[in-house]
Amino acid sequence: MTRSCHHRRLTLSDADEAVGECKTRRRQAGTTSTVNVLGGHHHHAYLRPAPHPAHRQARRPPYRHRGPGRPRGHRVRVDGHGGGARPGCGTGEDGRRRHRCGGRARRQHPQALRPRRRRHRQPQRQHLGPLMPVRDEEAVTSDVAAPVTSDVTAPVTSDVTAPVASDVTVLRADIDLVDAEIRALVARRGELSRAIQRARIAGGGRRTDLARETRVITPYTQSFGRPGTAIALALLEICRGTKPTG
Ligand SMILES: O=C(O)C(=O)C[C@]1(C(=O)O)C=C[C@@H](O)C=C1
Repeated sequence: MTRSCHHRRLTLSDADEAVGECKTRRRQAGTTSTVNVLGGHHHHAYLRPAPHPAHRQARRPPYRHRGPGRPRGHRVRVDGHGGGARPGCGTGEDGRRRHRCGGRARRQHPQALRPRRRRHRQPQRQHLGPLMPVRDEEAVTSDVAAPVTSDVTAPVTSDVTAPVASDVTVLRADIDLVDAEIRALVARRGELSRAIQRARIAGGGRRTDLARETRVITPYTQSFGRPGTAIALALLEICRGTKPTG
């Protein structure tokens, strides 16, 4: 059956007629319809089954119409979330409606390149109080000792063994001595290694001995793991060159 409202002819079945009338006509009649008329204007109304009342509440947040008078298609939520017309929405100079809230109209908008607002806020860093001050020994990046400061505001920690800056200076001096000894030992080792290589070559043998190298590497690996293996390989390279064979 075909019914007409003051704007458009709506073709409805007899069964739908009672609930599918034009939105304006329903309002005028003061009746309650179970038909959803969507689109903001009944020119574009269509029919679909009414949601369960409980779902209706969840699906439809509280809206109020922006501005006085009859709504023009843009609604804002009274709870302040979402919705609402952007600047530029409305009727243009050519009389055509401009909707710049999203979709195609958004892409046509000069500000369309601006990324949409994130739907979910990024988790913010919890306020954990002021950052811990960097300890003096961590701040020192050169061999020049940092000036000793007494930060009375530094929090007292349970790390009672943490050395003070003056201790660090002394300990680093010791490390420098150890490193020098290591370098001297490596140099000494190289001399011994090259002597062996020369003797082996002089005796008609090969310069290197891979089985021996394995036995050299193993204790380093056992002591220090993968870095120990790397140390041994570095030592061998220093002592016999980059070629493990020859
Ligand atoms: O022990 C040897 O036979 C060496 O020649 C010394 C050494 C080493 O530097 O440890 C060097 C080369 C060999 O391939 C194996 C080990």
